[in-house]
Amino acid sequence: MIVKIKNTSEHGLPAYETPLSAGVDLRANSTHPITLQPMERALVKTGFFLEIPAGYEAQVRPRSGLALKKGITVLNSPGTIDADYRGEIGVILINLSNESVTLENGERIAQLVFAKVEQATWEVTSDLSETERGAGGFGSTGIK
Ligand SMILES: O=c1ccn([C@H]2C[C@H](O)[C@@H](COP(=O)(O)OP(=O)(O)OP(=O)(O)O)O2)c(=O)[nH]1
Repeated sequence: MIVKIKNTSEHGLPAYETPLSAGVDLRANSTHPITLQPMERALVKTGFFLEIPAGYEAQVRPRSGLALKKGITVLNSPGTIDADYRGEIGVILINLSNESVTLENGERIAQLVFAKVEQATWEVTSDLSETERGAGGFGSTGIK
């Protein structure tokens, strides 16, 4: 899939780190280090602008290493980048640890995964089909 990208960052293009990686890592593009106190959140800019083909979205997802080692995650995970969005890709990070965490310029803070999406056309009805599950949810099948 070809995706047009405008790179205003001081870093290279996001790259797939292994041949079958699902996501490309996004780097913080900031003139100064960003320090997040416990439970503090921030919008971190990337310097990238995309033109995603119709029928696709991009999802901003956390990096597991950053989550495990530093307690940093993507607050609105997965963030949704719409195909018609032409603004700068931003990453909303939150520090869920008990310590302040500093992220350096160029640090890999999240990953971007492209996915196909469908738009729904509503068919309004008062009569939905019956299923075995019915209205059961939220743990209705038990926890073990
Ligand atoms: O993590 C994110 C989430 C969103 N966006 C950008 C791209 C997306 O297309 C746009 C709008 O996102 P969303 O629909 O989640 O935000 P909203 O709060 O519903 O705002 P809007 O009213 O602008 O749709 O913001 C990002 O850069 N990073």
